[in-house]
Amino acid sequence: MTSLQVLADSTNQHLENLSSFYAQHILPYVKGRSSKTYIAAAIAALFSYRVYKMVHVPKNLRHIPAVPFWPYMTSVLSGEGIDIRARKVILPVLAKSPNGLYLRPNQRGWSVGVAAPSAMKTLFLRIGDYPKDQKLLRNQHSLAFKFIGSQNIVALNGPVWKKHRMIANPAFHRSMPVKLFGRLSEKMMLQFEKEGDGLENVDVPNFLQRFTLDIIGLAAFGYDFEALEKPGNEKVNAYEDILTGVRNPLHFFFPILDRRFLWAMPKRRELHTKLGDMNNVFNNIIENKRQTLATLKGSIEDAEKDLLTLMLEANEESNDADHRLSNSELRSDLVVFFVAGHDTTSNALSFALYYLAVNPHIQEKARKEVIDILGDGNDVVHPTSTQCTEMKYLYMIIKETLRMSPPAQNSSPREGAEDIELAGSLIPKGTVLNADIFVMQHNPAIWKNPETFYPERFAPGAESESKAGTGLAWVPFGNGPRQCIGMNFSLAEQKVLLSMLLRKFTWELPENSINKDGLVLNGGISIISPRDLHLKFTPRF
Ligand code: HEM
Repeated sequence: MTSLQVLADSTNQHLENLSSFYAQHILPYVKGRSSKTYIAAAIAALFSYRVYKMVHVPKNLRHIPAVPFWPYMTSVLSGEGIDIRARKVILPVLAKSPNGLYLRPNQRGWSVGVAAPSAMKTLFLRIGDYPKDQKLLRNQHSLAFKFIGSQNIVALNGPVWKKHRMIANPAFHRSMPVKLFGRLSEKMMLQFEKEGDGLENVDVPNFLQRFTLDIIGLAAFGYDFEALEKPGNEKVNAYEDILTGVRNPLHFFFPILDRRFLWAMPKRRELHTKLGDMNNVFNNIIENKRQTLATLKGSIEDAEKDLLTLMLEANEESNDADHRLSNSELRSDLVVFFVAGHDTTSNALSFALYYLAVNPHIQEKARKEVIDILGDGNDVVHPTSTQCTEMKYLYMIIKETLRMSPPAQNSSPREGAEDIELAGSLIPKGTVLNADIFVMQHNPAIWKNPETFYPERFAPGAESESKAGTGLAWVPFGNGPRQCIGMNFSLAEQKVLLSMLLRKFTWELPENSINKDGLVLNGGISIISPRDLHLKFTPRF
């Protein structure tokens, strides 16, 4: 059956359901009334039908336990953190699931949340059976589509995705730009003292957002956002506003707002204009770089090359034109690196600083390791790649942070390619599935005392390794062929900054912190971030 036929069939089905709903529930009330009443009734019917479709679990999925619709949606739309939603709404349902699968609402009905190591492994490794769901990116009017397009490394499947990955892989497998990480870490530490209340009350997520944005801009294509030195400048604000707009849960659940109701939302319209301007900036950078590369061929040192330069080189080296990326594909990939690499790493770092603040003995143990490797003294030291590899305990801290607070709470959605069995449950063709990273990593049936921050569970031979045979229980970067391409980049960035901070400062929560009785998370359905995390730093020299 062609996809056109499938679409026609499903449209017919919807129309049939809609007309029978209309005849049964609406028509009896409007017979003999004015045409306005008919129109209002038709709109009411359409709306009620959509709500009905969203609320009711379809028959072919009823064998999988579902979260209660209204409590789940209330939690999402009220901005509650995923930790609260997981505890109140999801984990109780999951406790009744025999295989770690559960249902939750999404934009187009219901999707399967995958939250057990064995099913997780299948989902991540069998990319042919569970390709990325591309429907969300077909809405050409949405801000997300205009920002990252559909031809990018995260969204694509099959041979076209492979082409993108092959061009990008070499750029991420060379040695990491640790000098850049060290330089910007030092800049950020100096900036701590210059702003607001100085070291007494540092707005940690704000600094880290600026730090990781400057890094990804420079590392990706030599573009300096100047976020650390000139906070709130136009370039930074435009980027942040667009990203917030893309992730707005209301627009995520109701994409029709961008498609049909933009005229009624001047602020949203403004975002679309800002996005157009930013896309032009990125396009110009790519074109200029292509031309510079042609003139300077061979004269740029490898260590100084940014990701775009390395991707352009890989493009050039490919003999087959079908294996090269166009300017617009390159732009989409670079924007993806921004979106996927900036907030994720900055939140991972904020969380690590929080866990170290509330666990002073762990902070002290990490500091000892860092000083053993980098030496003590009154000067700022930038770690090398080799020294980063030696920081074993710091790595355990980073892993435990990413277990407790994985910045990407879900994988991107997959779609069952055929009717298929996953962990003993039938998944009908076309069903949307998500790896529920946060929930699995907090499930007491999988991790011992999951709410306790305990880096030692990642020591050789300890709890984490003992799970190897059961599937994938730790997946903050995903796994399999589509594992995060920027994982090592982010880990190196985290190790450089954390080790430099540990050497230079000790830190704790200020007395009045809202996080005193436990970490408070912002709401949202994609990236998790801490709310109002301020820290008090004390210099060691
Ligand atoms: C703590 C930091 C990060 C976290 C937690 C994270 C998380 C993830 C996860 C969970 C996936 C898999 C998504 C899926 O299978 O659906 C992923 C994929 C990806 N990430 Fe990251 N990421 C981080 C940093 C970065 C950085 C620094 C970059 C780039 C500079 C990056 C670029 C990508 C790309 C391009 C993919 C898609 C790979 C593909 O499909 O082939 N990420 N990331």
